[in-house]
Amino acid sequence: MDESEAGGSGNVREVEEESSCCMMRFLHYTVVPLLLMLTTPNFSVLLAGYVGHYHSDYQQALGDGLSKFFWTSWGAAGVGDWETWSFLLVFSIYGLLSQLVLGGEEYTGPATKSGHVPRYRHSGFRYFLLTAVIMAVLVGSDAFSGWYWYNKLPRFAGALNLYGFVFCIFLYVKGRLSPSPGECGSSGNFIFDYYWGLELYPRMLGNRIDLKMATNNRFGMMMWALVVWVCWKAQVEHSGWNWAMATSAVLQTIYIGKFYWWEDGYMNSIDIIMDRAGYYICWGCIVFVPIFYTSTSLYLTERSPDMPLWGAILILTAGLAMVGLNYWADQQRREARKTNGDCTIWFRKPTVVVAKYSTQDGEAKESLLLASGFWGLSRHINYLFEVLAAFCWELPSLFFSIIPYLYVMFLMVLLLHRSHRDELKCKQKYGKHWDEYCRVSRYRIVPFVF
Ligand SMILES: NC(=O)C1=CN([C@@H]2O[C@H](COP(=O)(O)OP(=O)(O)OC[C@H]3O[C@@H](n4cnc5c(N)ncnc54)[C@H](OP(=O)(O)O)[C@@H]3O)[C@@H](O)[C@H]2O)C=CC1
Ligand SMILES: CC(C)CCC[C@@H](C)[C@H]1CC[C@H]2C3=CC=C4C[C@@H](O)CC[C@]4(C)[C@H]3CC[C@]12C
Repeated sequence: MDESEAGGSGNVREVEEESSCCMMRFLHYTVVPLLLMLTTPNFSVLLAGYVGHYHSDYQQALGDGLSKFFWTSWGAAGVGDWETWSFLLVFSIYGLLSQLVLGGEEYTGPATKSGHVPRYRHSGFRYFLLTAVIMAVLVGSDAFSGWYWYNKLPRFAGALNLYGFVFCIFLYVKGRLSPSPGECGSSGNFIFDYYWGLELYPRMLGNRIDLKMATNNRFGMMMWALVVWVCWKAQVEHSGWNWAMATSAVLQTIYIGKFYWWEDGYMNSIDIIMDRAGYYICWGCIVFVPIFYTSTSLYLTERSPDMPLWGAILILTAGLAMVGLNYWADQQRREARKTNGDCTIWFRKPTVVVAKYSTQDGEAKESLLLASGFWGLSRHINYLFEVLAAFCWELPSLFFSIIPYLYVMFLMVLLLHRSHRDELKCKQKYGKHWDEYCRVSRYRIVPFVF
């Protein structure tokens, strides 16, 4: 009797566990990706409509109700127009060509589980400088109307959405039919595969064009800069010189310049070595970065508050310090690894944890975890400076609207989730060595707080 009861309740528990596990899988692989893929395009189009069509006036935008705002924004976006498509075509080809012709020293990313080592060239900063010069000449000339292009924002959002959608279909088909070397695999669920991607290192033209570098570095990040510069010009044409806009634009430009200077660091980061090429990363960089990451500049174009020069200098100094600290923290960790701990960090020999791990095929390896300097203060200190830098280029908007602060709010959630993912990955990879590092560096992101 007892036995059968125990057996019975055991079965019930097993069935319950299995069905809750099924629910979790369904949520993770289907519901969450679907929700994100339904909401993010709408969000980008509504934001572009709010700014470009309603001129950041919420009374006008929402006066006739949410439904009118929704359909008007989609109507204004459409599928783009011939000017936005021509620009996207030229800009994409320019970005692809930059990987072929700008040269640069070769460097490698980490080996995948199957032993594939991705190779890149140091051409990011050259690409940034070249584009900045071309754009300075173009945007700076009287013939270029920033206001005209700023008013095309809704059309631009429509074209980008279609472009991003088609590009992700292409990535999916390519992953299925002709995967590049490196990791590639399907979860068996089309929705998740489209969202997350199949290939880790998709390449084209006989390995010469890296598609993640094309979407993230050459397209998304540079488009971020272009939108900021066009908005800056449009604002000056519309209401004359303004320190709030200038401060925000200069800080974002320096941040983007830093990204290109550190491009080899980025090619070793989570986006590249863990996240596959799908909707999340590639649609994100094609649509979300140019429209959402630029929301402060979009808002400031018609809503720049007056700001005294001293205010601009103060915010600029704080913002520069945050971008510098973010770079310095990332650099400290790289330096410790490059020199195998034989370097000076904050005037001292660094404290390091020699973290042993084994690869998929059982090979024993080790990595250095820096446990002093910035990395002794918290385990994701770079995220703290990242958030503070973003806050600095948003601060010139003052506090009249939530729109310019949407990015920093999103960033906090993104980085919190990312720190969680990264901690799981490191714990799994290094086991007790990661625990040892956590004992020395006790806080996750904010020293002495969290
Ligand atoms: N604006 C935005 O939207 C975002 C910006 N960023 C920025 O991008 C940059 C890269 O960030 P991200 O890719 O998230 O992560 P990180 O560059 O911080 O990389 C995390 C990896 O670094 C290694 N590592 C962790 N701790 C140590 C240590 N103490 N010493 C040495 N190596 C360590 C581990 O990899 P290993 O396996 O090699 O040990 C870990 O998986 C940051 O500057 C961040 O602020 C990031 C996300 C979003
Ligand atoms: C639901 C999705 C649409 C969300 C898309 C998110 C992506 C757009 C972003 C996810 C991670 C982001 C980045 C990571 C690290 C970076 C380095 C930094 O120095 C510059 C910014 C960035 C490239 C950044 C860009 C957007 C993401 C890929």
